[in-house]
Amino acid sequence: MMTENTNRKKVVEISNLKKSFGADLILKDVSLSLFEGENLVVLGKSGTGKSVLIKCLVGLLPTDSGSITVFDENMTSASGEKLALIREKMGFLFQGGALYDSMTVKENIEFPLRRIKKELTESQIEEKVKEVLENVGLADAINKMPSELSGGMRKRISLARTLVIDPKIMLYDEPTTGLDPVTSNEISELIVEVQKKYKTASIIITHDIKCAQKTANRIIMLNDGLVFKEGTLNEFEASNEQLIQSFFN
Ligand SMILES: Nc1ncnc2c1ncn2[C@@H]1O[C@H](COP(=O)(O)OP(=O)(O)OP(=O)(O)O)[C@@H](O)[C@H]1O
Repeated sequence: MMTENTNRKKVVEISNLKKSFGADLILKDVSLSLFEGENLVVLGKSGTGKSVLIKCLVGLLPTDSGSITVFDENMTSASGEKLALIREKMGFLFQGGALYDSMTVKENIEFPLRRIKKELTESQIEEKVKEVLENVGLADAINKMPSELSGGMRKRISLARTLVIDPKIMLYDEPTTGLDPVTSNEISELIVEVQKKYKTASIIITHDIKCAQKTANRIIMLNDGLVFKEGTLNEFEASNEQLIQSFFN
């Protein structure tokens, strides 16, 4: 899949981002853009700072230097209500994807809706919960408890809980890790469906090449705290670089 980005709006722009923990310089100088409607896959060896990058992007970790803008708002200087408003436009599916174990699926999905979309009536809430469950293919699970669900189903419900507030940007941190190949493939397909239905721009962090092949419009590989390569799936697959080949072969 090719994407022509020249005329597309940037929804995220990260410039010269630097992040260290004590003496450990994890992100040395990372710049990247995310364009509206695209799926950007971020690849890289374990420990290269992919999760740190996403956490800096959503303001969960402070940066050392560089700038991050989301919908033209500067994340690194925003605080309080402004930061909260920008964050509401971003949905995260973290590795654990933790659901509240003592709540039903319905209650789990209602939770962010009641907190963020306070203007909705009870019947609108009910409608939204049903709609999002249908969109992740789990309408029948509405009254189940998380303990009754498989790993793949939990992932889908976590995604539903994120999508219910209509994020403009989705951040997936290793969405297929820990799932069997069939379920992983279903989650990758779901990511593509979400892109189409919700018109989201997404960053997908993964080392699952099949997930990258299925979802990516564009790929960025991080290595040693820097962007090692940026390009399309075809360009990555045709690359002679040993590091890239080690991922794709
Ligand atoms: N809060 C923290 N405090 C100190 N070091 C941290 C912290 N968070 C991450 N690190 C370090 O930053 C480095 C990058 O971690 P990160 O989780 O971003 O890697 P990753 O590329 O996402 O790896 P993986 O693919 O295994 O998830 C690691 O060496 C990690 O130990």
